Amino acid sequence: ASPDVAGDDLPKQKHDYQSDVARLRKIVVNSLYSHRDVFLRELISNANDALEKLRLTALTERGMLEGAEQLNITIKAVKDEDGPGRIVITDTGIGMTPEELTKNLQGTLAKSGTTEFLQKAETSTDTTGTGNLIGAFGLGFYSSFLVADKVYVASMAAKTSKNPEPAQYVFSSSAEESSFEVYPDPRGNTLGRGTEITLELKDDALEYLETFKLTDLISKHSSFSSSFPVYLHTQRLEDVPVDETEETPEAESPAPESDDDDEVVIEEATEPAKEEAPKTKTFMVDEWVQMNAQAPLWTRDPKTVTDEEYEAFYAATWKDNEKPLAWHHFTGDSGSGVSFRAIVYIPSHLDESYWREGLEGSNKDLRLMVKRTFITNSLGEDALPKWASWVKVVVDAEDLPLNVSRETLQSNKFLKQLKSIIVRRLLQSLTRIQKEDKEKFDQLHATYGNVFRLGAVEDTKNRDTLATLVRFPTTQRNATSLDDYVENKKQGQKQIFYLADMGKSESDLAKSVFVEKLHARGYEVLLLGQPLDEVFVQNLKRWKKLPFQDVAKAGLKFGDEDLDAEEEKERQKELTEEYQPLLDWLKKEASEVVRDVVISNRLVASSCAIVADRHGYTANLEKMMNANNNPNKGLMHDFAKKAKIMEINPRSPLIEGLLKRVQQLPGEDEERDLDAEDELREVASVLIDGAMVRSGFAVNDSNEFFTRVDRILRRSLGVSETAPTDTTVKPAPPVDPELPTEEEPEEEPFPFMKPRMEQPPAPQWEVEEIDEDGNPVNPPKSHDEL
Ligand SMILES: Nc1ncnc2c1ncn2[C@@H]1O[C@H](COP(=O)(O)OP(=O)(O)OP(=O)(O)O)[C@@H](O)[C@H]1O
Repeated sequence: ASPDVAGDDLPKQKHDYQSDVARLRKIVVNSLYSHRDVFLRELISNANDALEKLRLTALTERGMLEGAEQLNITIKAVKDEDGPGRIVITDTGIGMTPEELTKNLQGTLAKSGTTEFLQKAETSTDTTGTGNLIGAFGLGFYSSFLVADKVYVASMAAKTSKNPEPAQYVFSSSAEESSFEVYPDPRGNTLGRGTEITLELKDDALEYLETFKLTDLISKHSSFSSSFPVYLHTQRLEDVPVDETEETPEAESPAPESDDDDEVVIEEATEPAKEEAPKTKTFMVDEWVQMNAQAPLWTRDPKTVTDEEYEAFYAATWKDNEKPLAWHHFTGDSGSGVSFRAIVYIPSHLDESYWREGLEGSNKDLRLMVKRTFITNSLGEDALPKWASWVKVVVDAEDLPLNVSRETLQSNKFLKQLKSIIVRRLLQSLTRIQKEDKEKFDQLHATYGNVFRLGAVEDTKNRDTLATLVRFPTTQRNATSLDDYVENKKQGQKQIFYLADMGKSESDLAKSVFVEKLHARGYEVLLLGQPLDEVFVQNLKRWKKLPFQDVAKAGLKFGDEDLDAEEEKERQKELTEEYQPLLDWLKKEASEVVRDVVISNRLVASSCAIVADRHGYTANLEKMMNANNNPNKGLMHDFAKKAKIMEINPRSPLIEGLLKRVQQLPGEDEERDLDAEDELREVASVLIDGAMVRSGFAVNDSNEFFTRVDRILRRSLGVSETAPTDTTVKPAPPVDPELPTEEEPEEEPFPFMKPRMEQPPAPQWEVEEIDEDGNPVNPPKSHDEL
C-alpha cells in the first residue's frame, strides 16, 4: 500500500527530467551499487545543510524558527505489513517551496565536465573509485535511488517576510521513470517546517529496516555528518511492574517531536506471574536515541580521538572517500582575544579542477564555526593563497559573538590572522612529514610538487620553506632537494646548474648537448621538465647564495677555471687562434640566427650547439613566447630571439674538417670555384640548423632544411642532385554519402575512476598553543621550527 504522502487519488503535475539527468541517475545507481550504504550519509548531510541554512538566515530574518522550535534530524524505519517497508528521514531545516522542490531535486547538469563524464562512465567497465562521484557531481539526493524504488520528499519552507504562508508540498519520483511529480501534500501541514524524505525500499534493500543496521551505518559514516542532533527511532521491550488497582501506565517516549504514527504497541504479559513476584507487563517502548551525542570531534582532546575517527570525520565533512594523507589538530589563541580549535587536513589527492581554476585563491573547504555553529566557508579577501587553497580546515572560535553577520566578520581582526595561522600550520605539517616520513613525503610530493613550486613563486613570505619542499631529478639522482644539491657541489662551484625544457622527460634532458661536459666531469645538473620549473628558478634566483645557471645559456662557469694549469690556458688561446678563420666564416654564414660563434667549453662529443645569451630566450622560453600568440611582441622580442651564440667543439673531427675546407678557400685575388663554395655553404647551413634542433630550438623553415639535407645525402651517395622523384599518386575514390557504421574504439577511463593507492595511517599530532602569528607558545621538543 502507498503511504499517505502518495496521495494516490490526487491530480498531479508531471515534469520530465532532462534526458541527461535520467542517464546520470541510471549510471549512479548501476555503478554505485556496492557503495549504496552512502545514501544515509548523503541525506543526513543534506538535512544538516538545510538546518545550517536555516540557522544562518534566522540571524537576520525574524520569525523563521516558528513552526518547529527544535533543530534536529530524525530517522525512522517503518515495516509495513502489506508493503515493502520505508525509511523516513525528517529535518526541521529551511525546507523547500514547491518551486524549489522542482528545481533543486531534479538535479542539474550545469557542472562542467558532466557530459564528458557521462560518456566515459557509460563506456567504462571500471567502477572503482566512483564512490567519490556522488560528492564530486553533487548527486547527494540521487543516492536515495540506490536503495529506494520510489522516493517522496515532503517539504514546508520556513516562514519569511517574502513567503509568510508557506504550504507543504510533495516531490515524488520512482527510480525508473523519466518524470517526477510535485503536488500539495494530501496530509496537509504536518511538518511545521522542514523536509521529510520517505524512501520506499527496494526488495533487496530491506536490511536497512533493521535498527542495528541503521545504528551501524550512522555510527560508521554519519556520526560526523551533522552538528545537529540526529535521532534514530528504536523500540525495545520493557518489563514494568503493574499495580492492578492503577491504570495501565503509558510508556514513555521522549520523541523529539510528536509523531502521529507513533502509537505505543502494548503486548500482553508473557507469563502468568508467580505469587511472590510483583506482577509485570511487557511493553514495547518507543524511543528516540540520539546517535551523535558525543562532543564535536574538534572540541575533544586529540589524545582521545582515534585515527579512524579523524578519518571518518574527514570523509563525512568533505565527502571524500579517500583517506587524508595527514592532519594537524591544535588549539590556539589569536592574540586578539579569540581562542579557537582547529583541524587542518591534507587530502591525498588534488581535485582535478585545481589547475583549471584561476589563480585567485578561494577555499570552499574551510568551515569556520563560532561556538560549534557553522558561520561561513569564505574568508573573503583574506582567502588562502592559491597554493594552499586545497587544504581542508575546520576552525571553531570560542570568543566571537554568535550573531556576527558575515559582513562584520569580514572586518574582524581574527579572520585576517586566520589565514596566516592556517598557512603556517600547514607548512609545519608538510615540513614535519618531509623530515620524519620519507614514504609519505614521496606521496605528498607526487601530488603537491607543482603546488609547492607555485607557492614559492606566489607566496614570497614563505618562499624559502616552500622551495625546500620541492624535489628535482638531476643528472645523478632522483628526487633531489635544493639543499641536497648544494651539499653535493664541487670545490669552486659557484652556480647551481640546471637545464629546463618543459614537457621533456628526465632521460631526454639528460642526453642534451648542454649537460654532456658537466656530467662527464662529475658536476650535477638539475633537469627541469615540469611546467612551473623555469618560473620557479627565475623567481628564486639563488639558493644558499648560489645563483641558478641555465646550462643552455652563456655565463656557464665550472668554478675550477682558476685552478687550470697555465698550459691549459695557453692551449685554449692557441685553439682560438687556430680556429679564427672558421669562427669568422661561420659568423657570416650564421648571422641570421646567432650573434656570435665561439669555441665551446661545454661540449664533449657533440660538434656544436646554440646557447642563449644571458638576456636571450632559451629554447624553452622561445617555445613559450611563440605559443603566446601575440603578433606585437615588439623589438625586445626580436632582440631576445637573436641573442644566441653558436659554440663549436674543436675536438670534433667534423669541425676540424670544416676548418680545413674553410682554410682552403681561395683568397680575394685568386680564382674562385663558386660551385664548391655553395656546397660548403650548404654543409655549414645544415650544421647550423642541426645545432639549433639539437639545442632545442626550432629551425625557421623545416621543409627547406630537409630539402638541403636531402641534397647533401644525394651528393654523398653519388645520386644525381636534380633527378626528379616520380610524384604520380592514386586519386581518392568518389564521395561516399553513407554514414560510418563502425563503433568508436574504447577510450581510457577517466583518471579519477582509476583505483588509487591505499594510504598508510597518518601520524597523530600533538596539541599546541599558538600566538597571534601562529607561533607556538610552548613549542614541544619534537616540534620543527621553520
Ligand atoms: N533536506 C533538504 N532540505 C532542504 N533542501 C534540500 C534538502 N535536500 C536537498 N535539498 C536541496 O536540493 C539540492 C540538491 O541536493 P543534492 O544533495 O542533490 O545536491 P547538493 O546537496 O547541492 O550537493 P552535494 O550533496 O553533492 O553536496 C540542494 O542543494 C538543496 O538545495
